[in-house]
Amino acid sequence: MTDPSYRGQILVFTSPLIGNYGVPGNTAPFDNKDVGVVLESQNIQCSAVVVGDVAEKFSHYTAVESLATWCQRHGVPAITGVDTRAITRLLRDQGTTLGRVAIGLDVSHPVPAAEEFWDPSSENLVDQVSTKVPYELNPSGSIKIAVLDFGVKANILRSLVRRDAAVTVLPWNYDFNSIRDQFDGLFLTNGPGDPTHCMDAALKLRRTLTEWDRPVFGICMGHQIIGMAAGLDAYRMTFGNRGHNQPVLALVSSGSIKAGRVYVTSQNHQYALKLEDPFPQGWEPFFINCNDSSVEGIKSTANSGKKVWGVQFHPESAGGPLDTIEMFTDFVSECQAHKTQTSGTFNVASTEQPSATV
Ligand SMILES: NC(=O)CC[C@H](N)C(=O)O
Repeated sequence: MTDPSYRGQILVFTSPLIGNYGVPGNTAPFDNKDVGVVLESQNIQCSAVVVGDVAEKFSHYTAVESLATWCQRHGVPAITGVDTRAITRLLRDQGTTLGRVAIGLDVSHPVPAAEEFWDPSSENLVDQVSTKVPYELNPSGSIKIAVLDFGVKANILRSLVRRDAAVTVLPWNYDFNSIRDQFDGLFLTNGPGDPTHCMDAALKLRRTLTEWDRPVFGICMGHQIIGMAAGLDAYRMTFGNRGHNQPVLALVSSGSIKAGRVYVTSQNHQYALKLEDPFPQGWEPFFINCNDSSVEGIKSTANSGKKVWGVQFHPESAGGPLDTIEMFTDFVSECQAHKTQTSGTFNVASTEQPSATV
């Protein structure tokens, strides 16, 4: 609910009983281990929540309030006593659908005509959630990474600072090319909505990728922006990939990733890059989804002279499996390696253990 990629969406939980553990306080230290929040951002980002049965009594040692109180405090409508299985079957058959939350039959508010529903994908939602001003985390870190913020999940920032990166978070449309030589690597984050609203960022990135040879890594929306910069098209899927059990097959070995292995991943996306044959020169597919064969990752080819990766899934999970968490170590190591081509030594220590891969 606090993942900014859910901005504008009504979330229907398929798990029938929600709220048993309550909600933790959302303040964490702002240092080289954490980024100021416990959850994925400061606010509830989705527009509304639909649950089968809400737990009014909650119990967890970190909980400070109930799901209902939390929603009320943030002004986010939440409805319980709904047949969420019926809604799930409808969504499973017709794909993601515009909706509204209403209670009972209200003759003063008749069911709106199809064209009267607000379509969140018509707006640039990234502009609503991206930071307005640059800020720094862990400034004494051993390498400098710029993060273009399309709606960053806190665990992406944690995953970078825990690997001793100094992180500078920039607004999504920041003119990175004017400051790029201060950095050892560039990261592009997840974010809400239709990636074509961010074509401006993709065009700026195209210039970066042509003129700059340092490592670049993107997740979800960031991966789609890298793909558009490479010349691939993004399209809206009928059935987005969501949940914590999405299997992806690695097509190429790179860093901690081994070709031929299936990794279980956390996902939340409605758009994807088109699988084109041939792929743009200098690029190759990296991962493919085992359920629907959609593109799950792209990378620069070994002989392109570049170190650029994008993945549609979330290696940082939160929540979900940590099968691909070491992709952050791979990225930070490549940034270190680039930096030490001119001076010094490096050592990247990871603090997380991946779960077993299938
Ligand atoms: N989690 C994300 O970054 C989502 C990316 C994009 N907004 C999509 O829905 O495909």
